[in-house]
Amino acid sequence: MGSDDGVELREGVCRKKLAVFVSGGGSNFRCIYEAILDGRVNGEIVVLVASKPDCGGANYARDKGIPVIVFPETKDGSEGLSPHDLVISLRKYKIDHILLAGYLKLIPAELIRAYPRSILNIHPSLLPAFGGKGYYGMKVHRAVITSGARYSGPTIHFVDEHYDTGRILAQRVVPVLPTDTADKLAARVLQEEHQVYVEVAAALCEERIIWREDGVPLIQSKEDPNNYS
Ligand SMILES: Nc1nc2c(c(=O)[nH]1)N[C@@H](CN(C=O)c1ccc(C(=O)N[C@@H](CCC(=O)O)C(=O)O)cc1)CN2
Ligand SMILES: NCC(=O)N[C@@H]1O[C@H](COP(=O)([O-])[O-])[C@@H](O)[C@H]1O
Repeated sequence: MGSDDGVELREGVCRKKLAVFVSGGGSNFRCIYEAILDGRVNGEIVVLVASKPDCGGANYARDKGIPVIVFPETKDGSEGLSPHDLVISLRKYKIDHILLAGYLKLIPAELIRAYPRSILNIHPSLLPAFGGKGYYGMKVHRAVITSGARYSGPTIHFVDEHYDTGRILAQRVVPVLPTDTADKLAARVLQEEHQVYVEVAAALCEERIIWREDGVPLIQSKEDPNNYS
């Protein structure tokens, strides 16, 4: 057994405790949850953080018996935690890593300081293109199509104080077809999101993410430890 009653599934690496943040349906959250159940990800989603108390992701978590926290506080002040109380709560859950998955609120500096190099986000474009404030959900795909870009795809990056400016960890590329609507492009990108986020979560939980001397994070191949991407 590992420390903190962690479950050691692979020699020397305890099961990582994850917090996932959502604002909507939570399809990426559900894919990661299912990958944990079937053994592809050596982790445990111990808490779900939702910006909307009744979003699809929050209801899915409740159905699976995963505790749900609302952050930030709702406009009427009836629910939700302050940044300080969120950090305290995540510490109590002994969270190792935070995965943003369709989360649409700015993560405060207090949380970023508390979890250095431990917060990831998935964005539905090839950053740095089509990222930043105002670029989320279908807005991203509409902007890509309007731009005439021939390729798009998801980016997974570490989170810093600003929207979509953190260190890029992984990307996948899909074609943008001349006949594409935003909905068709969104579906093609989302299919890739589901695959790449599970691959990255697996690498994270197996401690296969390393930092190059210039600050670029790399993923060590599971099959060939001498190979990185
Ligand atoms: N500190 C950080 N917080 C968050 C990041 C990040 O990189 N650093 N990523 C976002 C996710 N995201 C893109 O991947 C993103 C989400 C939302 C917005 C945005 O413009 N939001 C609107 C509000 C939308 C709403 O409340 O419905 C806004 O701020 O005006 C841009 C990018 C998660 N947090
Ligand atoms: N800028 C953040 C952003 O646009 N995130 C995007 O929200 C969608 C819904 O995710 P979900 O189905 O996992 O809830 C996903 O496409 C994700 O990349």
